[in-house]
This record gives sequence, structure tokens and C-alpha cells, in this order.
Amino acid sequence: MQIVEVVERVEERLVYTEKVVDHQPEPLPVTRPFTSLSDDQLLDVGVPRDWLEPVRQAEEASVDGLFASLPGEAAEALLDFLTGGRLEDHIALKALPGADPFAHPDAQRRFRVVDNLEELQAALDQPFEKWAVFLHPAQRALAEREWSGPARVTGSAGTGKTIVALHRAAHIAREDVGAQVLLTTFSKPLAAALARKRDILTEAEPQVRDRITVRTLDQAVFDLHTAQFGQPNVANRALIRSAIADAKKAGLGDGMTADFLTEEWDEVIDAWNVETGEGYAVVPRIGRRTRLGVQQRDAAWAVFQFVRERLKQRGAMTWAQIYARMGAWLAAGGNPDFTHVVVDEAQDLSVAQVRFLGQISRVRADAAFLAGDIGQRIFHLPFSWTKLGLDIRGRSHALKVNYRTSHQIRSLADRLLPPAIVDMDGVEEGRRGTVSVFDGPVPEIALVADDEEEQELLSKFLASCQADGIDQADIGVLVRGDQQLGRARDAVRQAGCDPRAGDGVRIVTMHDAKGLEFRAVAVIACDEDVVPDPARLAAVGDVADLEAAYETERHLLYVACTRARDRLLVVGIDPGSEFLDDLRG
Ligand SMILES: Nc1ncnc2c1ncn2[C@@H]1O[C@H](COP(=O)(O)OP(=O)(O)OP(=O)(O)O)[C@@H](O)[C@H]1O
Repeated sequence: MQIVEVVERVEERLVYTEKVVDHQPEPLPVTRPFTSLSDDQLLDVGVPRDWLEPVRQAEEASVDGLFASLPGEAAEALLDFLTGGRLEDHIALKALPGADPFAHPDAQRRFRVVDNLEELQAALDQPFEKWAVFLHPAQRALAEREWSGPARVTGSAGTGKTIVALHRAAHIAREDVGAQVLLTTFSKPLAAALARKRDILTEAEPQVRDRITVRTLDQAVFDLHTAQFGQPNVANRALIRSAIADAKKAGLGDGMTADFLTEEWDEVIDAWNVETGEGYAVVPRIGRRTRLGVQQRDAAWAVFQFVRERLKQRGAMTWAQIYARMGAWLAAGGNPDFTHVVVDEAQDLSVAQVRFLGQISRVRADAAFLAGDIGQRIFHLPFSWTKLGLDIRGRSHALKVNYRTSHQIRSLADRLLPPAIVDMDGVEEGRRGTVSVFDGPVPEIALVADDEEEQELLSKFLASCQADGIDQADIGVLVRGDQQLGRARDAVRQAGCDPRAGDGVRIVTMHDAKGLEFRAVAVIACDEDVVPDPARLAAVGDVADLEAAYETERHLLYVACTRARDRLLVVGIDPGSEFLDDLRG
């Protein structure tokens, strides 16, 4: 069942004649990208019969108008074809004779059959956001499939991974009255945003809502620990750093910098919960490319033993130790207060968290469902999930329709990343063939001479956004780190806008922008000595890890650019961040 716009017919009738000028200018060459497509090819991807000829006659310059008139499935297929994809990848599911036309997955993009009054009431009440009602068939299939093991939904920024995670949680809670779903992610603001969306989605189904709890994964495991073994005393960063400094003062770890040792502790010893010198000799030092000789390893181990001892004296545990303890408890038959875990932003899970989820999926095959994009990994170095017991191979699927960012912004941001990224388990996350559902202005990438010129440019950008009807609250100004926040505030004030939280222009760091979206985004202060962050690179103790650290900085700029729906400005002081060259192509 489709909603079909009637094709407008225009007939021209000559009412008077005019003398024709002898030298007509050469007509510009016209490209008709779909002219070679047959009726069957077009019908197969959902082009309505009335539109076969107009599609074939459409000129490249006017396809945007055409796409706006076609049903979504047909527009997506043709847009992909136009940008180098294959129509065969978009063939609509055949409707069987006599089948309910509203039950077809494409029909469900635009029709909702409501079974009861409460559901109708909820659907009519604002704000019932579009995604809560009309899922894309690919999104629905992933959310509702019966999985035989842990599964992952991937896709570039804005393809609706969070939405699938929410629907997955609701689906489990709806289908199984005994289910308790933990819907989770890594930070408190992201968890709060998930909770709001869960409430919207389950507004008409309170019993479904009650079966879904939203907490950060750290909080969930902390609560579990508290219930089983009492409240843990979590070791903070300062404690680890001071223990390493004291170990060095005591003459341990000769020839190794404190930065190197801290990183080795974070990425290897603590992450993999290494408890003995022998264990250290065999642990996979993924992401740590500097090889350690036996003597160096012994020297380093002396430091880590010192740190472990200090933690014990203080009665403190690191997060990794808390996860490890609860993982062991699960392995011994412990029963957590949830049956399923749905994780959003899974690309930023730590080693300890992945191992814990692996343990959960050993208890119940379909217990873990993960949503994430490795192109947006901004905190951790890459590592293998399979080695930690979380094996999603064969159950990882990419979404390809982008609902957030305009075609122009998405294709520009994609230049920051390779067309396909392979994770440490060999699973490829393809970004090719992704289509955006709308067009927008071409983003602006600019280099300026100084702060003042940056302010002027930002003023112009903000003024033109507002002239286009974009509210200040729908505009985000993003910077690399806390040090640039003041510069952003000054620039926004200079532009006559309100830089406060609430309904003014929102100023956030790139890390904090994760999970947010704005109609317009200005990424400012993309200077040579700001992005990538030199302090972060300098703190990389293992020179061989520089490349991986560079990658996360690149991902960060990708995250920043893809927060924008319609308008994007990226600016830095000349010569600018080296990543701007990639953005410019
Ligand atoms: N089926 C849909 N219909 C309408 N809007 C949708 C649909 N799916 C997702 N959206 C919208 O697209 C935007 C991006 O969705 P979402 O945040 O889930 O993407 P994401 O892939 O998780 O993005 P990111 O990788 O940046 O976290 C949101 O505004 C969401 O409401």
C-alpha cells in the first residue's frame, strides 16, 4: 500500500508566434540518469506505475524534486543507484496475493494499524515522534528478529541505531512477560536521553515500560555488586596515578615513563585483569605495539604489583575489577536482575564491559544486543570482542538509510573515514550505499586568519541560520575540548546570541556532543594545534599507539560534523587542522 502523488500533466498551447533569432545558443547537455531502466526494474523497487515515464525522463538536475514526490522505498533505491549503488539491493518484498496490504514492511513506513483506543490516543497525542511509529523495514527486521546469539546493529551516524536499540528493548519486553531488559550505554546524559525515548515509545504500554530499566552499564554493575557483595569502593584515576608515581619513587619501573606505565595499566593489566607475572607474559597486548623484553616486563610488573597492593590496602577496586568479579559471579550461576541487555554506543565499550557481556550471552544466547558504529569510537583503542567471549560474527548488520543528516553533510563527513572499516574480529562495517532522506545546503569548510575572523564568520552563519527560521536552541557550536569553550562563548556572544544552556545556542565539546543532534552545527577552533589534540597525542606513552590515537581524534571530528541535520560550518585558523584537508577532499 503506497500513497501516490498524482503525476501533474502540463500541456503547452501556442497562442502567438514570435520571430526566432537565427543564432540559438547551444543547448546544455541534459543527463537523464534513469533513462535505461526498464518498467520491471522500476516497479521492483516500488516506483508507482504512473511514475515510470517521469522517472525515466527526469533530468539529473531536478531529481531532488522527483525524490520528494516518490514513496520512500523508491526514492532510496534511485538515490543509491544515482550515487553508484545497485537497484538489486533494494528490491521490495513481493506481496502475496490476498495478503494484508497494510502488513507489508514498506506499507508500515506510512500506515499504522491501531488495535486499541489507548494506542490510538497515544499516537494522536503530541509529541509522538515519527520513529516511534514508522520504522524502516530494515530497522524493524533487526529489532524483531529471533537471534541465535549476541547481535549487533551498525551503520553510520544518523541511521537510527539508537532507535533500533529502543525498539529491540520494547520488542523483548512486549513478547516476553518474564523479561527484564537493561537498556544501557556508557554515559549518564546518554542514558537519560534513552530513558526519555523509552517513555515516548512505551507511552501506551506501561507494562512494557516497567520491564525496561535504563541505567549506564557501570551503574548496573555497581548495583549488582552492591546487592551481592556490598557497595564497592571505586578506585579513581588519582589513586592509580599516585600509586604509579610512588612505585617510581621507590625505584621500580626503571627506564619507563609514568605515562607509559599508566597506559599499560589501563589497556593491559587492569583491562584484562592480569593478576600474576605469568599472566602478564601471555596477555594479548592489543593496541600496544611496543614489544616488551622479559626484563622490561619484569620491571613493569613490579610497578603493577605495587599498584595492586596499594588498592588492596585502601579496600578499593577499579571498574575493571568490579566487572571481573561480577562476571565470575555470573559464571558461577549468579542471577542478575535483568534477562536481556541492549547496549547503545557499543563502539565505546571497554574490555572489561565486553567480557562481562560475553558472560551474559553465555547464560542466554539472545541476551545481548548491541548498537554502535566503529567509525565513532572515541574513547578506547580497538580490541577483539570474540576473544572476550562476545561473538557477533554473522549477526552484525548495517543500516543504510540516514534520517538525521542531509545528503551533503553526510557525504562530506564520510570523507573523514575509510569507506569500510574492519573491526578486530574481521567483521566489515561498510558505509557505502548509505542514503540520506533529504537534501540541504552545501556545508562550508573555512580557514581564517585569526579569532576575529572566526567570530565574523560564525556571526554570519548564525544570522543566516536564524534568517532561515532555525531557533537558537537548534544550533550547536562544537569545540575539541574544555580549553576552547571560552573562545566559543566569546564568539557566540559577539554574534549577539545567547550562549547559555536552555533555549540559547548550545556550546559543547565534541565528546559531550555524542548522542545530540542540531539543525545547524558550527564546529569551530579546528586549528592545527587543537585537532588532533596535541596534549592527548603527547600523553600516548607508547609511540606505536600514536596511529590509534590519531584515529580516535579523526572519529571525534566525524562525530562533531554528523550532529548536524541541515547546516554545517567547520572553521579553523590557517593552516587549520590536518583533517580539514580530508574534509575538503
Ligand atoms: N524510522 C525512522 N523514521 C523517522 N526518523 C527516524 C527513523 N529512524 C531514526 N530516525 C531519526 O533519525 C535520527 C538519528 O537516529 P539515531 O539517533 O537513532 O541514529 P544513530 O544511528 O544512533 O546515530 P549516532 O550514530 O549518531 O548515534 C533521530 O532524529 C531519529 O529520531
